[in-house]
This record gives sequence, structure tokens and C-alpha cells, in this order.
Amino acid sequence: MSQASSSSWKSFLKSIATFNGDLSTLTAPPFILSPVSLVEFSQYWAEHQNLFLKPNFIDSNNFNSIKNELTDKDTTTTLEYDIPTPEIARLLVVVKWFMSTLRSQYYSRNESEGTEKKPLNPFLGEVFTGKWLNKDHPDFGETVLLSEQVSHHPPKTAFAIFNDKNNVHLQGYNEIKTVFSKTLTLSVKQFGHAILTYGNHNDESYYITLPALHIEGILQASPFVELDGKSYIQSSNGNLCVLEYSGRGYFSGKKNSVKAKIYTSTEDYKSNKDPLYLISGQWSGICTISKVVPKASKKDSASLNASSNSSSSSSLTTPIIVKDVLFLDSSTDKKEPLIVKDVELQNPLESRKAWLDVANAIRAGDYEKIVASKSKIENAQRQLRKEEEAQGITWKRRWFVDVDYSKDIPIKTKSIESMNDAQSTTSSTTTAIDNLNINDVPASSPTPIGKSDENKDEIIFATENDKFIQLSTMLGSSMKNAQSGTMVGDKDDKKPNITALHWRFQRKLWNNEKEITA
Ligand SMILES: CCC(=O)OC[C@H](C)CC[C@H]1O[C@H]2C[C@H]3[C@@H]4CC=C5C[C@@H](O)CC[C@]5(C)[C@H]4CC[C@]3(C)[C@H]2[C@@H]1C
Repeated sequence: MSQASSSSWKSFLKSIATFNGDLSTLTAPPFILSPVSLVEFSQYWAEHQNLFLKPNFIDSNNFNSIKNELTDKDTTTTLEYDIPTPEIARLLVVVKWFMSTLRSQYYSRNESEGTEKKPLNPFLGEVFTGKWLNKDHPDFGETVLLSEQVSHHPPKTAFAIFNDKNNVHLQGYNEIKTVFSKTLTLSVKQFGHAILTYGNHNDESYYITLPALHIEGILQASPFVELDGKSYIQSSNGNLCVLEYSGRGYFSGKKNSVKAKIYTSTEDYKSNKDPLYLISGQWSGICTISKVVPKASKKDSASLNASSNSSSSSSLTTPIIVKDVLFLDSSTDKKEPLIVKDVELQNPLESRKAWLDVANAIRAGDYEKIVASKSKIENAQRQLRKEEEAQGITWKRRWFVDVDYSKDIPIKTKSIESMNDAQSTTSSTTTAIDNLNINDVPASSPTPIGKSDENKDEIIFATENDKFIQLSTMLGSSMKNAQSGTMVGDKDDKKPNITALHWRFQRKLWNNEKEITA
């Protein structure tokens, strides 16, 4: 009997009818449950270590060699035009890395288990750590992954991925809001973002917004993700990549379709100029790249039109797409395995140890045991919250703090600047925030608006040269807690009383960590 016609799936679909927005209230049948917790999903940001670290090795001496990697499988056809600058070469590889993460993030359960699955809902304070050893690439060195559930109501996961040998670090956080459509498609809006920094290139940074998505196929009990709308990669050197997603029936009629356009400035994008490159295909498979030869400027085309017949003038008004060559095949690009400690060596807060009984029950398809072992964890959490409430304290986040970017709250540069002076040469504020001691925020500072009830006392303030402020300003995107990719002036950006709190990694907290190792 197909799963779709099973009575358990039918009653599950009925329960969706009364869905209240909190996914954890839905008890899905065992076959759709994943034994993996959502806190593990942060690993999907860097499984392609070769692409994640490569921009670090691209500089003014070797940047044009990227062309040799943008070739067709027959390696005879390469991208015809030279890469214009090292910055564009690095952005092309950052885009290649980002597109490789999409297959990991949104397709890997389909690949390994046949369909999308419902992940375990992490408890507050749940952590997941691991390492990519990169043994085949001594020049890479190790990359560390830290992931922490910084909020349970609503669920928010913060992550930090760093490679000290090459001074490359990625940090970010994610929150989702979900709603079912009448056709039982689950629409998912993402909140949060990621910031990628290449320290060896003068802290060159990339602000990465998170795409919206929806889950199709729930009715047929074979769910899969489709990405929607646009997402952005804004570089601190001005270059920009805009990605646009669609499913079957849109641009190419294929599922998991994506079009990415590379611009040398956000202004070019906003004034509808031609992109430098067009990358298109499927984020779960093959994408090709083409050089876009810009339309002639109005003046040129007018003079040329005067001397040539009308047929050639049409060639001056539309960009010429020069030859598609292979950009990325995310289904074959090599993944580096993440090394995770054995469960016996894990702390009780570490995901695979905490969920061990539940994960085994899910793998055994033992419904009663799933319910019993899950409620044991949930009851223990409820008890913890009650005790904290009674003592008037809140759960202490381990490696992340909530930074307030509200413009209307004075940015406490004094105390932070004096902190910075003490640190001598730090340039980027992420370092300042990394080393900021959250007790240094003046007690007199007003409690910023709209604190979530789980983290009243962990707010620190942004400082003026914060990467997030710089990059959001370049992109023109909202710094508030609006859906990822919202632009300043959009409806969501103008909501009254909307907060501007974003989770930030504090390296000092990890350096002082005594109980948990990567
Ligand atoms: C709730 C109804 C239900 O259980 O239906 C079962 C179906 C499996 C569909 C619902 C689940 O689908 C999962 C897909 C998950 C997203 C996958 C990838 C990411 C990217 C990552 O960086 C952040 C998290 C995110 C957005 C996952 C969020 C949770 C999703 C939507 C799961 C759904 C519960």
C-alpha cells in the first residue's frame, strides 16, 4: 500500500486542517519523521569545502585562471571573455559555493531517504558541533562547525563555521514562518541571513539572504522543496549576485530552476542594466554560465542605426548571450565528510546524544516509543523553563548573543569603542562583537524594544562599522526582523514596532568553552 493511501497519512493530513503555524504541534506518522534535528542543518552551509575556501586563494596574480574551471565537460570550450577583476573572480566562486549549498540544504533528504522528511524540533540550548578535516588538502586545514538553538519559541538556529588557517568565517542564523495553502502546500518564509568573510582579503565580506521556499507533494506523501522568489549575495567590494528561483512551469519548465545574475554594482541591478554574467539551470543539478555582452549605449546605437540597415539595429538593443559553458554540477561536486564525535563523548546538550532514543525509535518506526521518548525530552524542557521562571533567570546562550541594530536606540559606540581601542588592531566589528563582553553594555541603556521572552538580558548593541550595517546599506535591504531579502521601504520593513535583533557569534565565548569540543 502506498504511504499516501495509508490511514496514518490520511489522519495526518486532516490534522493539518487545524494547523496553527507551530510545526511541532503536528504529529506526523513515523515514515515521514527524520531522526535528524534541525540544529544539524547548519552543516549544509559548508559540505563543499573546496568551494567554501577557494576564494581565499584567488588574488590579483591568478584570478583569470578561474576561467579554466568554467569550461564544458569536453574542456575545449571555455568562457570566451577574460574575468575582469579578482573581486569578480572571487564572487563567481562564492556564487558557485552558495549554489552548491542549495542542493545540500534543500534536496539532501530526497537524495538519501527518497523524500523530504520532518526534522526533529531542537530544544532551547541544543548544540551541534563538527569538523571538516580536509585531509586531502593540507593547505585547507580544519574547518569547525558550531550550531546552537538560540530560541525555541519561535525556533531559531544560529551557526558559525570558521577556518582559522585561512581566516575564513561564516556566521548566521535562521528562523522560519510556515503556512499551509488550501492545496496542502507548505509555504515557508525564512528570516535571518549569513555573513561570509575572507580575512586574508582585507575582511572582504558577503551578505547572503535566505530564499523563501514551499514544500510540494505533501498530499501524495512524497514531499519535496521548491525555492521561490529572489535571494541576494552582496559583496563589500560593491559587486552583487541576484538569484531568482522557480519550479516546474516557469522559466525552463524544470523543477529546482535558478537564474543568477552577476553585477558590478547594486545600482546597475536596480537600474535594470545588463548583468556581466548569467548563470542558469537547476540548483539541484547542472548550471551553465554565459557572458552577457552589454547592449550598446543609446548614443552608439543611434549613430550605428543611422549607418546600418534596421535588421542589425535590433542586435544592439538586446544583450548578446555568449555561449553557455558548465558552471556547476552540484550533484557530482565533491563533498567533504563532517566529522562528529561519537555519542558517548558528547555532552547531554549535544543533539545526537540528547535525541538518541527518539532517533532510534524513528529508525525502528516504533510510534509508541517515539511519542514516549519525545515527551520525556519535552517535559524536561518544560520543567527547566518553570525553574528559570521561578528564579527570574533566562537560559544562557552558549556561543551567540542577540545584537540590536535598531536605529532608534543610540548605538553605544563609547563603551564599545573603548573596548575596541583596548584590542588595538581589530578592523571589522565582528571582531569587536566577538570580543565584546556583554556585561560592558551600560546598565542605563534603555531595554531595546520587542525582546523575545527568552533572552531579555543578552542584548548588546551594534557599532557603526558593523559589517551587517555596511552590507545591508549597500544592498538597500532592511536591517529589521523582516523576511530575509526584504528591502528598505517594503511593506514588512515598515511594520510598526518591528525589532532589529540579529544573532551574532562571539568567538571569545567559544575560546572560553570548557565542556564541549568540536
Ligand atoms: C509539518 C507538516 C509535515 O510534517 O510535513 C512533512 C513534510 C516533510 C514537509 C514539512 C517539512 O519539510 C522540511 C523541510 C525543512 C527545511 C529544509 C531546509 C532548510 C534550510 C536550512 O538552512 C534552514 C531550515 C530549512 C528552511 C528547513 C526548515 C524546516 C522544513 C521546512 C521541514 C518541514 C517541517
